[in-house]
Amino acid sequence: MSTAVETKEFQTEIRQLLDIVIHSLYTDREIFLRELISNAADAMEKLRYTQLTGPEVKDQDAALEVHIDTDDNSHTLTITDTGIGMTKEELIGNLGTIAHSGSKEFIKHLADKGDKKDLNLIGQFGVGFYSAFMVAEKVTITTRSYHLNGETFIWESDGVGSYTITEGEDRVRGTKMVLHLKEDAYEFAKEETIQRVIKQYSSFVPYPIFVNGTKVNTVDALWTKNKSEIADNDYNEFYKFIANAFDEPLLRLHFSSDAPLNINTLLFVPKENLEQIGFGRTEPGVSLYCKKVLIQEKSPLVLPEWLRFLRGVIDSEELPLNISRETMQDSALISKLNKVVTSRFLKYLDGQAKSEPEKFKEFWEKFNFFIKEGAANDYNHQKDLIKLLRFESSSTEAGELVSLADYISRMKEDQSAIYYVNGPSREVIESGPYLEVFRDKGFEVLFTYAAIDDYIFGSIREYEGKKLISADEADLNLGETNQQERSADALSEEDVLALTNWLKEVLGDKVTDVRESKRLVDSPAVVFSPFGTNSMQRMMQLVNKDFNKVGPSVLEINSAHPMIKRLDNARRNEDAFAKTAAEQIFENAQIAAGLIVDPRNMVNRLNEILERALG
Ligand SMILES: Nc1ncnc2c1ncn2[C@@H]1O[C@H](COP(=O)(O)OP(=O)(O)OP(=O)(O)O)[C@@H](O)[C@H]1O
Repeated sequence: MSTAVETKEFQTEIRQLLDIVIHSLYTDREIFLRELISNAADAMEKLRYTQLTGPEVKDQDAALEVHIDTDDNSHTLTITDTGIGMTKEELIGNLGTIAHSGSKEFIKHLADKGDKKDLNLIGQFGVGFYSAFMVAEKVTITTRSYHLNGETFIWESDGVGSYTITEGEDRVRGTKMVLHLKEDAYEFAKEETIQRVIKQYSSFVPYPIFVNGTKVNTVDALWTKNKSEIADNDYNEFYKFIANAFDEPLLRLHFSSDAPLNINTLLFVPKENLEQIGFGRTEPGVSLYCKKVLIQEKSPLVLPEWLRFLRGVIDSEELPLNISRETMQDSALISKLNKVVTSRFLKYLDGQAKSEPEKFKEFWEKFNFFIKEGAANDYNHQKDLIKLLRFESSSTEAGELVSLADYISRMKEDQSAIYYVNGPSREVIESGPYLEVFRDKGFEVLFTYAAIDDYIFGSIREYEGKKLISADEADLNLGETNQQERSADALSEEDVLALTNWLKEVLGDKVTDVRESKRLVDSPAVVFSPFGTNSMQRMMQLVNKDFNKVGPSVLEINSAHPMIKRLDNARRNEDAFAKTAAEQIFENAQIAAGLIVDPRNMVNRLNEILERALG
């Protein structure tokens, strides 16, 4: 056995994280114990699963227990587990680097924020093992992996820039962590402190915990208990434990059923959506159990991907204990579980929307993207998901939301379809030309601010027998009576024909058609996409980076608008400026449609217009 000491540098992001942990995190620092106990429990869950399904493990009979020992004289705290342990490669990979790119970005973002760090967010994110350095000036880890022919390694660091790895004497399977406490954290070498902290944070660990050799009482699997026996506080503490959270959950669903499957489920919606805050893609957070035995931690299969924001537990007696991850993928039982729990959760959300609208609104504001992702892709649940969609509309105040059902309930008698329009914000939509005709007819229009909304509407096409129609569709037909009458002071039909023909010539391949509008009231002109809707065209511009020129549009002009009438005059007088004005009117309409136009041409043209206006 070589006893050579290898010194290794922490990855940059880990150094940044450690710097934050050591210098900025003071509140609730006792949570480090929860993090370490939870890691120990995870390691034992993994061992138990390996025992059930995998190869023979070292020390087959070693009991799965967490031992915590305090030493008030040497000011150390030791946490020992009999879990899977770590190989040398795992030590380096798990405790020296961060693989998840979202976490990397998040840490960088925090490190850049100087003193303005949102410490609550760090808590949400979970600093895991590194939280040990909130209280320890040095951490020594001795670990022996479960592989029969594995070795023992000792990892040591003061959490500053580097760590060492040395080979150690063979020992029992699992991991022992010794925390050499900082002077201001000596209290954690006292048994009473540890007892109190365990009681507060780790009552739900599914393994026995011993403090200085005496077993501490822990609570049995909460999800199998009767709802009436569980206090709110128990639920909240359980949530904090499984989700590594500091705060309480936003919503909770606890249900048991016997048919069609025997299921005990406890699901939580967190208070924050980390994806929304910019912390990469959320990993699934619901674990799969069979009679309280963990089958798959944070299972990616037991719920659809769009429910990845949920935290919790699904326990079903019907699952075979030794189901392997490969067979799980094809298991009819897993897909049935998935379907049943998803439907139940959606029903719960729909109920919440009715019984606690304010809370539902908070949920919607933070998590709507997940619901939309489901509505766009998950045909099994699309119908129920669409019920949950909420929008602002031309009939609501800013921030007030309506469902499709609300919309239908107040549709006008002569209205046959549901109308929506996409735009970056309420202000832009309201000041644009597309609402004019609807305002005139008193038809409500839903405002969709996300491209995915239009994608969903485009894919479902109708709701409750009513067609969903984008208000910026070129061939919008609001019925005979809904067309604008030609106004008395509009250009004559001959002039309109001459003007539109001239515009086609001037604008060339930028337009596929120019015609008189039957829907404009206040705006001089409006554009439509010949391919569907402007929002589709906008998306094409965003997705296709080379698509930096706007594709052709259909231009409609308001023949009663003073600006259009003056344009016609200028055209007839063969004023050279008419061409410049026509191009600008066209691009103004494209901008109102949210399309990106070439700014260089626009600036030159505007300068020309200004020069003329200023004389
Ligand atoms: N006691 C342990 N036994 C075996 N492996 C461990 C132990 N503690 C930590 N590890 C390994 O180190 C990794 C990193 O731990 P860390 O606590 O930083 O993050 P995590 O547990 O994966 O995530 P989080 O704490 O955010 O849930 C773990 O995923 C695990 O593989």
